[in-house]
Amino acid sequence: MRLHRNLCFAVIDGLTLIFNEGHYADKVIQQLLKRDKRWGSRDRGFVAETVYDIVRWKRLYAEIAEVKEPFDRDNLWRMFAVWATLKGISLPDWKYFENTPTRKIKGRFDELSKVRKLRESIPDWIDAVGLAELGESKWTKEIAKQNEKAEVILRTNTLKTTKEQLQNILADEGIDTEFIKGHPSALKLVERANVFVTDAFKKGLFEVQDACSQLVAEFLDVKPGMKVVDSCAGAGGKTLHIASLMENKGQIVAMDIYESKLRKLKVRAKRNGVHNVDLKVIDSTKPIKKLHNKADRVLIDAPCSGLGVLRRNPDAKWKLEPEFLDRIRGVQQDVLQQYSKMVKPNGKLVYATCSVLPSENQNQVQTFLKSEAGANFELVKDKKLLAHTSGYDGFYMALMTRKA
Ligand SMILES: C[S@@+](CC[C@H](N)C(=O)[O-])C[C@H]1O[C@@H](n2cnc3c(N)ncnc32)[C@H](O)[C@@H]1O
Repeated sequence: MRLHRNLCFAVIDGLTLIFNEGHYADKVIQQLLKRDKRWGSRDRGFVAETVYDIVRWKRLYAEIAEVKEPFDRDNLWRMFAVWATLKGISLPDWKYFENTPTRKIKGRFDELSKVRKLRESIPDWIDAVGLAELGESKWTKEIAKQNEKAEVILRTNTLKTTKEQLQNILADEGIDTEFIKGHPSALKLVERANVFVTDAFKKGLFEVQDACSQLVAEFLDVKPGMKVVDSCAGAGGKTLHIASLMENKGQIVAMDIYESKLRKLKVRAKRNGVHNVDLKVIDSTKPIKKLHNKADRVLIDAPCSGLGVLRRNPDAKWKLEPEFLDRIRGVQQDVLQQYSKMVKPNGKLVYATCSVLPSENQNQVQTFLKSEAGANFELVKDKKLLAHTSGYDGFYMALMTRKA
């Protein structure tokens, strides 16, 4: 592979914003890709993947390059040189790469890779939490898997098409896909591609959604005609899936504390041809109280650490803080206590997270079931999906029923 100067500059500019100014990697990449209209899909792929790679391996590369935060541009070029050397890419004779110690880089990589938190490039505290909660063997495999690149997975919008039809339509647009066993609406891209520019996307024939994430709406066991509350709906990934499963019949109340997220849901619902969703901002306890004992199904897709989806958000490990994790565990128990009251007798409740930590998952459900609010509920089943066993994102989901 030959390195092109303007693409490498874009990478260094992006890393400056992410590492030194706290910008989100996905937003920075979106901006970078608009920089030069002449860039083809390979160029864009290079910029996006190199930025993500260096973000993912920040700690390891900084240790190898012997640089410390805040990184100046020279430091970032040294980390870039580490990335290129470990990939076997020969460095051009640019001034940034003068005196790059290629052999030393490989030697330090071998040496540092003996220590998990350096090899897997994670903060000490995340390594300690993962080890304490999952144990040595599971945590070692899980964090290694979480550092791999995620495939692009689509969920067919069955309101508009079938998985088979969508596969053919995408093939006509030059995108080959495969079915995934056990995931009835999923299509996996054979090769990475920008699916958002396809006609099929613009017509609302699919959404991008990880395979394990697609299991959550199915777990809720919805039927056409039901009243369903999606209490932490965000931009509506699961709401749209629920609407498909309900064949657009019945009512979905999609709630969130952020109006801005619900506005995005509205745009997506329109594209998807979904018209049974009412949006409700949770700005006090009132919207929840109004729905007490009213819903056939309630989904709590709770805010969490995101430690199951690091493959998609590698910068999350640098942004996450122990105080946030403590606070979010409190929010998780609070929403379970309060939002479960919306379930009517004989109705069902699903609590889900995209975390792999038991303290955010089964332990929260156990605490809830032992509490006064949870005394009316029974656990039917739960799924603890780890990335290294499922092959997809890490998720947790628990299905509970409210007694009559
Ligand atoms: C895991 S995300 C939801 C993802 C979304 N369900 C999807 O499938 O795309 C959790 C959501 O909970 C929202 N949230 C945080 N605290 C909340 C609360 N107390 N009540 C309701 N929603 C909350 C966040 O704004 C965020 O959108």
